[in-house]
Amino acid sequence: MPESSKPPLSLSPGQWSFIRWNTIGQLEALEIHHPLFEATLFLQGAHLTRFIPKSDENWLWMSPTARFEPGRAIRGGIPICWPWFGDPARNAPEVRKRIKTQGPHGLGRTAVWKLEDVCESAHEVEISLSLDANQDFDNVWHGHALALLTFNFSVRGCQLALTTTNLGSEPLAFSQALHTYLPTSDIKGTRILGLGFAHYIDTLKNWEYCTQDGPVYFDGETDRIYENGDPLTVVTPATSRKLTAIGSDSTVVWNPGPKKALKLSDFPDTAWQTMLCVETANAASDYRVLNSGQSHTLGVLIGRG
Ligand SMILES: O=P(O)(O)OC[C@H]1O[C@@H](O)[C@H](O)[C@@H](O)[C@@H]1O
Repeated sequence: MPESSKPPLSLSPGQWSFIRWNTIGQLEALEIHHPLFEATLFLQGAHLTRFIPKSDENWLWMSPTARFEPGRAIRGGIPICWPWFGDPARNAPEVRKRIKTQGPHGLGRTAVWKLEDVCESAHEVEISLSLDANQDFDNVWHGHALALLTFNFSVRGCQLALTTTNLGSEPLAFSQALHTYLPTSDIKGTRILGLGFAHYIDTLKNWEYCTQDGPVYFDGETDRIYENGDPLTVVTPATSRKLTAIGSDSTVVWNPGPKKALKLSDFPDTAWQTMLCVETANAASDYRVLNSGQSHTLGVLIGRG
């Protein structure tokens, strides 16, 4: 192989101390076994399904009935919704006009991302994946954008930074979310701090505008887009996690409740009692517009609360 076409040294598994390839179901994943933490990251969807600090449990909720198949969204972990969030029809006209499918949550959730870089040390592991959304995706979306997603794992927690660059010649409007599933031992004993007084869209009340009064509690199906990107604390009966966002002025809070749970794919009927989603987003009116060549980074650090 000529020197110039060799993959960078950092991408050669022989050079890795803490990372190995694995096939889970029908999908390829990177398994990280570091002395301080473990993690599992799928190339399909750039989907993180496990982050386990030493002597701890998975910080991410994973459906026990999740399936790992090409083209199928993985239920749990952190799906990447990009370059649109949610139902295309509920996006701003500028975002919507590029979408050619009715499928929710964007093409990035099931596309196979490319491994770009790996960096390991005694303290942390950093892995970058990219997705070039070009004419190959023309059947679902019109545009040309590059997504570069960097995961950083350390004792502080795990951090995701998703940078979108507009490679097209026209302005690019897009929405997105880092759709984090968190576990809880009891959804009714779970609350989110940091959204008091925030305005939100209640998608279950015909997208009515409401104002949050105190912590967010869960009492049945919940599906809201908060106009707020401030740091949040998610308190469950056993854990406390802090989510610190960058580049975000919107947060989606979701729990399907008992009825919607019955309709969800790869989701046990009673699983709504033991999970919640807190999604770091650029959703609803917080969609972003990039001129040609411009970039935007959306990120979240999930740490101890
Ligand atoms: O079933 P999906 O496509 O993974 O979506 C799950 C949920 O994702 C949330 O982000 C949305 O706010 C919900 O409306 C949606 O039901």
